[in-house]
Amino acid sequence: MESDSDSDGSHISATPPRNLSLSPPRPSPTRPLPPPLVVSNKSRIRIKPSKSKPAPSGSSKAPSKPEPVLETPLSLPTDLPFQIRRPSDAPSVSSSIETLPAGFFSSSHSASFAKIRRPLINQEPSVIEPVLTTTASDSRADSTDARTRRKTRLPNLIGASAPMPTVKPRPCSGGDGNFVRLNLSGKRRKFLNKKGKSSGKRYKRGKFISRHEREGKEKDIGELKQRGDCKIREIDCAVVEEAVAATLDEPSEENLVKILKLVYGYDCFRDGQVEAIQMVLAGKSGAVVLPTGAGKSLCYQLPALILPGITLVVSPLLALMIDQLRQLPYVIKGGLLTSTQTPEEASESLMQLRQGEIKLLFVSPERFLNEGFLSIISSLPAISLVVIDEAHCISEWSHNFRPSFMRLRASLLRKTLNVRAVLAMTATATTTTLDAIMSALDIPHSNLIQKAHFRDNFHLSVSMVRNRQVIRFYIVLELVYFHCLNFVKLMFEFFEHIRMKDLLIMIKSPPFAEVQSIIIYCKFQYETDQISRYLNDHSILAKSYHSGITAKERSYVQDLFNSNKIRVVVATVAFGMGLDKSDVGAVIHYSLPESLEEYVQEIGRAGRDGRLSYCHLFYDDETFFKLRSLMYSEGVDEYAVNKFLREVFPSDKSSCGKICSLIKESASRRLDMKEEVMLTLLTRLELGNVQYLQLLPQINATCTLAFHKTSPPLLAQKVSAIAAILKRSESKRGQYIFDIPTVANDMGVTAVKLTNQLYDLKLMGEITYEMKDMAYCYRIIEVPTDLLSLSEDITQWLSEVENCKVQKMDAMFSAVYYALNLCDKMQGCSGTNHTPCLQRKILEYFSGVENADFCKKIDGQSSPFLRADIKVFLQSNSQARFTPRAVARIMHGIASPAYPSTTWSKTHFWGRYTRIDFKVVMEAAKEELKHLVGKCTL
Ligand SMILES: Nc1ncnc2c1ncn2[C@@H]1O[C@H](COP(=O)(O)OP(=O)(O)OP(=O)(O)O)[C@@H](O)[C@H]1O
Repeated sequence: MESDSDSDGSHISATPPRNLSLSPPRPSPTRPLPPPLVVSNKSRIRIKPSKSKPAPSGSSKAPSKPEPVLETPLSLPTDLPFQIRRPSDAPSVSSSIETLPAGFFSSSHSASFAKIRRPLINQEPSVIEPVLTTTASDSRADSTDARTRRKTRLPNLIGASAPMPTVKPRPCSGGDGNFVRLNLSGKRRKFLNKKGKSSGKRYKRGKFISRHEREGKEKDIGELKQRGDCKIREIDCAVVEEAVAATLDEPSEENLVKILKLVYGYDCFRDGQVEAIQMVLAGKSGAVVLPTGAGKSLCYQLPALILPGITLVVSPLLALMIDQLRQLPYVIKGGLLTSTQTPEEASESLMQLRQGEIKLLFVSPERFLNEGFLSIISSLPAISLVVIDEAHCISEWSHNFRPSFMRLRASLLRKTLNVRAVLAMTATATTTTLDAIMSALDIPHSNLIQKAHFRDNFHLSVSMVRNRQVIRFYIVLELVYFHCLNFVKLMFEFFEHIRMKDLLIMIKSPPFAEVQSIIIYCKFQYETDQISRYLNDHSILAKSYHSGITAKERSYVQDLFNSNKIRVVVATVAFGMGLDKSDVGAVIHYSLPESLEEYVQEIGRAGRDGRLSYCHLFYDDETFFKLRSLMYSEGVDEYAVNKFLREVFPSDKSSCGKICSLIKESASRRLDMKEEVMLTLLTRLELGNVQYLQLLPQINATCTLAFHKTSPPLLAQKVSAIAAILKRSESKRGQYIFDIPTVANDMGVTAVKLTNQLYDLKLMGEITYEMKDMAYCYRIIEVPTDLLSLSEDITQWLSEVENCKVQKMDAMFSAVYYALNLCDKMQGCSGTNHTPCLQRKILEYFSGVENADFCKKIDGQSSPFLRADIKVFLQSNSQARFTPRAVARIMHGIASPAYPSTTWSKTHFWGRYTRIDFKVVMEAAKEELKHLVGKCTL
């Protein structure tokens, strides 16, 4: 996965499925809006005769007046979609409280999710911060009747008439936090008029004021503001400084609460926060596992304020860093260092760091590749704390492994950076992931602070998508008649449309109809666009969000959502991690998440104000099969690993110390290996038991250079870099083309140093150049003696990682299947409320409990047609060479760099066997390939 860019961390969105173009026909925008709908518990859709009165919630009675049945191409089957109740008669979440671990409802916790009552529809950005009216002692006293209070929790509804909370001014944080510090380029914002032009005039309550008049006034106001601001800040800062000094001497809970009140305006800590803060203040490293929205950020923000040195926060996403920087109270000076910054911006951040103006620095993990960054950071005044946010990214056993996080080992952090304490934070780590994190960061088990995996204010439900039986029918048709693909496409469009209709019905019915902010999660980018269009066509303000749109657009969508200007965001996994909008009242999964971790992360965006929130999941077999196949999209065989190692290490044993590069795109195609997989392998070769190489920052490896002032031979006499380039370059039409690492090796400098020299020559007008071919760059430390056993080891490891991903997918399926089919509905579950059983399944999963009712959708069964189909496929593609994995990928409809979907989806066999386990298909392909000697590249 690439850098600290705001990539969504999803391979799925980048490789859309084959039916990408199968968008259902757009409903006409002029179509009149349907009246409010009521879904009875028999799942029949009716149009209410009266618009004004809401339907008797949860009522299964048919209204007395004759009701026109909603025109729909299919009548709704009984297993779908959901029975919607009004919040009042929705079963209380407290019924599932017993399933949570002991201690979850300790006093501090119950105080933390205090009921905040909000006004009705709030079209303005919310300015009221959660204010707790209970003190720490109150909350302790209250803890005995925590259950009673939870029963009365107010749901996250627009219509919930609720009195306004007492608004306490937050003393230290402005609306923007310290956003101004982000404007590193120093550019001024222009205010544009409707036509996008900056106007010279400005309105003053309906009157024009001239530019001259305005400039004078602005100057005065600016000065006044500055003075006033400083005054306020001085007072605040002095009080805060005093409290900080006292806490540094004695980090008692009482002193910490004082700072909490001063800086954030909160009355007490939430569960786990004080322990984490005190641990870090004592200079100990630790791991904090708290539920989503539990306030993990505070566990590093307060120490950053109190500790004398700098706090580094390593974060996986740029958008997340920006959000967190925005939300910092101004007394904590924050900064940002990412690979997307310009050199000027980065050097300004570094200068501020050196001058002690930044206390808390957000960095991307890729920065730790950069030697320059490491040497600057290690030369800084003490680094008191390194925080690894979303620490599960460190572990290959997590749902969101990032190779760049692997670098964050205790050895690097402690030895190179001389860091005192390391704090790992996550909301979603299984016991295996947690073990991996703690061993990588050298954190003793006694320093683990782990509270519940789950908040208790979710109403969880699942329903089966309606098209099940019919899809089965046309799949049989497809198997029987190869040439009915057009018919199949039409059917897909038709059923997608029905599913969207179900979604629309759900959003327009209570309780979802009354929720102000909703997130809909989809698996594929095209779905998000399709659904948001569909919702807008039906008068629901929605926008799509995925990694395929620009960062600017994404931030625009997020701003619209945060300020309640749109009601729904339809997003891929790109939207979520760390998103902290307190009043998101519902999360709908339009398709199945890939793991329970992903599910927990995504529903964790709802109910962050502590109010009851609704999370519904639409399950359908087709998506499950498609996703399960995709779990195999990154797998690599031993054959490919061996080929990769031979490319990485030159045959020359004396190449230690040499700088090499591997051009991403061409190597990926040659080796049939995704770029992220190559990066994972290189990182493993660097950080495994033996260090074979040292990864260097990625570069453009090929340079095309032209001379402008001095002739090349003359310039070569003056500049050694040019002399080296001339020796190694190929001349074409007056331009010189060369490989940067080769020239850098000849010169004995790094590639970055060589490009810096070229940049200087360019500034002098001597040359111009163009760089291309993005490449991984590395220095060889040791050439492996036994490539075969090394490739065997690596393949074994990759296969375990792949199995782990598939198990996560199966666990997600199993939980849903349990809720829909196996749950005895005895412990508070019902046809529409699956909170207790889903909660139990999630808790069992995270604590590594193996249960007997684990249920798999795909077992090791084969199909009688499989071998014959593979044979036909191989015969009809006799010109191509295949590995068993390549054949299995095509049979599962998975594109890979060497077998892109643009070419291979045209075959009849593309995606035909998604219902047969990938490994079974691979075995069958192996057998068939054995018979075709010469085709097999095993
Ligand atoms: N002690 C507290 N009392 C009241 N509100 C708090 C407290 N601590 C944190 N919060 C608020 O809780 C909200 C969620 O906090 P934060 O974003 O740190 O959660 P998180 O644990 O990082 O969640 P996620 O894992 O989903 O990113 C924030 O708006 C924060 O201001």
